Parts: sequence; structure tokens; C-alpha cells
Amino acid sequence: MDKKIVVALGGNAILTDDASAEAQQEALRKTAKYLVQFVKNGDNLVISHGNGPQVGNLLLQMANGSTPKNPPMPLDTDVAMTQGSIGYWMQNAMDEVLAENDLDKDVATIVTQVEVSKDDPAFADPTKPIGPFYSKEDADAQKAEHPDFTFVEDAGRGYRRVVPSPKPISVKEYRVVNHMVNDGIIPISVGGGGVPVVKDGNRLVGREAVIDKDFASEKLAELVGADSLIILTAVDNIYVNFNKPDQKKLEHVTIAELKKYMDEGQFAKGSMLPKVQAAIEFVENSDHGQAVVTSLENVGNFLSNGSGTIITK
Ligand SMILES: Nc1ncnc2c1ncn2[C@@H]1O[C@H](COP(=O)(O)OP(=O)(O)O)[C@@H](O)[C@H]1O
Ligand SMILES: NC(=O)OP(=O)(O)O
Repeated sequence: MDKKIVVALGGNAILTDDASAEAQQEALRKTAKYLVQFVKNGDNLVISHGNGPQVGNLLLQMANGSTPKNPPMPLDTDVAMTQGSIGYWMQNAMDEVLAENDLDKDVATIVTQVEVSKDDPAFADPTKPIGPFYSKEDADAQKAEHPDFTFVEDAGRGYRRVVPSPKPISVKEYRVVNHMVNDGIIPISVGGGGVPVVKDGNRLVGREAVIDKDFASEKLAELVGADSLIILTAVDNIYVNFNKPDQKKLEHVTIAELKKYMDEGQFAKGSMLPKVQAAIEFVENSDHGQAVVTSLENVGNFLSNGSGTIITK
């Protein structure tokens, strides 16, 4: 009750297999029905979300339709555009579900800039998958057309374009987010990991990259002094020996235990590993905070009986 919580939404909260606006809005209406349970519980929500599929699709759309007079926009601007579109869908869905539940609350999206280092080694080593999956042949054909693009095989599901993903240092608008949440408003912030910017004197200059939304959510949770960082994904729990006959669900786990499992290589790079790293960082850097990894569908159980993976000091 009355806790400040940052909830990071995974890909399945927005996009299933249909990338139309209508289908994503429908998915977000379902998501909002789960999120409203936190509001009913008396928690003060800050919502964040990913944008990997959407920002990659936007780049493709712009590449296909661009002319010299109507040029494609750079990736930092594309991240801001997806913050706007997904934020609009999300706040619209939340408004509807809050009204259905007779909850008088405002929801608003903040275009959020996230500071990164210009020297982050990630700029020279693209790792963040965006956009659609390709067959090997299609990825090779794209590479021939755009030699500067990098494609990698993504967890046995096909090939995807990858872009740099620098680590967040700070969230420019965190005080705005904090004012809003302290005033009872539900902010949607660091969407798509936030717009990557580097400091140049008084200017913040956009950089072409996509920040991991779990890391950006962690940084925001730290900066607003959240009680919990809740990472919602497609599984109810983190597992050790995931998808093996002897897989074991983690329920209450300390950061020391989680680090040991991480060192054993239990968490897949690019999927569960960043969530585990973000959870550890939040718990380590906050006085009293806990991190939770669970699914949207399990939010009710988490609130009633604490089911999910709960990470504490
Ligand atoms: N050890 C693990 N425990 C639980 N899930 C894991 C583990 N390793 C990999 N995963 C996979 O990671 C997925 C979450 O990552 P991903 O789909 O990239 O996240 P997001 O929800 O942010 O889009 C889970 O749905 C699961 O399939
Ligand atoms: N920016 C980001 O982390 O997006 P996804 O979660 O969709 O990959």
C-alpha cells in the first residue's frame, strides 16, 4: 500500500504477432487491466516500456518512404517518436480502465531523455535487437544493401538488426516524474529506454542508439527513490536451469544468490540477463528497495500472496 513503484513492461505487454496500431492498442488495454490492480492496491505507479520491435519497424517505414525532401529521421528521434506513440496508446488504455474502476487518476507520458557516455563502448559494439525477425537469406540481402547494418541470430528465432545500446547514466526528467507521482499522477517515462543523449556543455545531443528499458527503468527507480522496481515479462518467475527438466523457480532470492547464478551463466544474454542485472543494481543502490520479476498475468497473485521472484539485499 502507498508504495512508489516503477513497473517496466516487456514486449508481450504491447506487441504480440500483429504490429498494427489497432492490435497494439488492444494489447495495451489488456495490459492496463493488469496494471490497474496496483492502483487499486494503493500503489503509486510509474510505468515504463520497451520499443524494440516498434522502433525497428519505424526505421524500415521511413527508409522505404523517404525522399531527399522528406528524409528519414535519426534513431534518437525515432525513439522519441515511439515514446509518443506507445505512450499515447498506454495512457489512453489506462484512462479507460481507470474510469471503468471508478478511479480518478491522471496518466501522462513524458518524453524522457536519458544521459549516456559518448565514450560508452556499446557505440562500437551493437547488441540491441530491433524490428522484425529475418531469415538468414533476408538478413544477408539487407546487409548487402546496407553494409553498415549489423544482424545477429536472436535466441533461435531468426535474425534481427542490432544497434548500439549504451548504459544509462542519468534520466534528465526524473524530477518531473517524481513531482507527478508524488502528486498522484501516473507518469509513463523512459519509454523505449529513453532518448539517448550525451552532454555537450549546456546541450544534450541525441545519439543513435536504443537503451535497454530494464536498465533505464532501474536508473529511474533509483532517482525517484522507488520502493520497488517491478519487471513484468512473459514468465511468472526467474528460473535456474530454465527450460531444462530440472528447472527451479526462484521465489525469494538475495542479490548474493542471484549473482552466483548469474556467474554460472543461468540467464540468457539479451533476455533474462539484463533484467537480473537491473534488479541487482536497483537493490544494491537503494536503501530499502526490492526488485520483482514476474508476468503481467501474475500481478494479482503477486499482490495477494507475493508470488513471483522477489529480490532483496
Ligand atoms: N533463467 C531464465 N528464467 C526465466 N526466463 C528466462 C531465463 N532465461 C531466459 N528466459 C527468457 O527470457 C524471457 C524474457 O526476456 P524478453 O522476452 O527479452 O523480455 P521482455 O519481456 O522485456 O520483452 C522470458 O520470457 C524467458 O523466455
Ligand atoms: N528499449 C528496449 O529495451 O526495448 P525492448 O524491451 O522492446 O527490447
